[in-house]
Amino acid sequence: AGSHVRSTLVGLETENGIKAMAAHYQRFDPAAYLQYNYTPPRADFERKDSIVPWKLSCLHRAFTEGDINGELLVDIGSGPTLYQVMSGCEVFNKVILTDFLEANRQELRRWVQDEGSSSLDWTPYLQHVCKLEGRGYTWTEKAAKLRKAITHILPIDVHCPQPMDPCALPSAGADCLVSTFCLESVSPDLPAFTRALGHIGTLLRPGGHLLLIGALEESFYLGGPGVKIPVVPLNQAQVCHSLKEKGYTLIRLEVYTLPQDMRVGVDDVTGVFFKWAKIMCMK
Ligand SMILES: C[S@@+](CC[C@H](N)C(=O)[O-])C[C@H]1O[C@@H](n2cnc3c(N)ncnc32)[C@H](O)[C@@H]1O
Ligand SMILES: O=[N+]([O-])c1ccc2c(c1)CN[C@@H](CO)C2
Repeated sequence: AGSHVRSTLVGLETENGIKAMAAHYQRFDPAAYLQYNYTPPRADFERKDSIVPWKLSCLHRAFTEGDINGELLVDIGSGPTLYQVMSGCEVFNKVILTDFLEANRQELRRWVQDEGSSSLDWTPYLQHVCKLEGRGYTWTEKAAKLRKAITHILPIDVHCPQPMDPCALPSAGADCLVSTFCLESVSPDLPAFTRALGHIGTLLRPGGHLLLIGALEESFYLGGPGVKIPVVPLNQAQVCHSLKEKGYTLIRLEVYTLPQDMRVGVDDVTGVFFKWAKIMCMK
């Protein structure tokens, strides 16, 4: 039904681009992806200039310094990763993780249900976030809190006008969305990226917040050995313009530029943006 509705709303060329992107993702390898991006040097908690600690700091500060509050946080395009909700689970007592692939949802379920080892040891991440928060939690207490907060792990397709099952959401919508490296990595072009931004906006209540992390000027990344996935290269201005076009008001913007040794060949990303926005009206 989604693609039927979509093909009448967007051009055939874009529809083909979306289908081609879905075909790339059939070859996505969660364990390889985690190794490429979530181990040192990109995830080195001893290095001030490592990418993952920067991302965790942006999310921690947004969740603790601002007026973000409510019941439900939804993570759009979670993939096989959990770092992006480790701070949010202190503010929201319900967290919904989503992804397009069953393989990723399965990876997340394995961690949440504490069934054997997940592909990546999240302990250093939990320890780092505990240190940022200074609440005196042990990482095991933090892990228990996160497991308790995650109420659903659901399918999602940001190219559908209704990206996920609305029954999982309150009628007014979610209070907050987080989405990291998803929209630009799944969209064939800028119009599709902007439409996807609008689609996920419909999941938010008016006045709800969006915390968006993404790649700047990236044209591809490896979703597994030899699995080259195309990415729509974006600059800051394009992301800001798309947010504005879809009814978001920008609250905070931070940018990270990759040092040379963070460019490890798994993609051609040059920078990472963090954007904290509020949706005022649906457009
Ligand atoms: C680059 S990964 C990002 C994973 C994780 N959020 C992170 O920060 O590393 C992109 C994710 O988008 C998912 N995805 C692919 N097509 C999608 C679609 N049409 N709608 C939503 N998510 C999609 C993929 O399965 C993958 O998990
Ligand atoms: O350095 N990182 O923390 C990091 C994590 C995930 C991703 C990137 C960089 C760049 N590529 C995207 C996919 O387009 C995925």
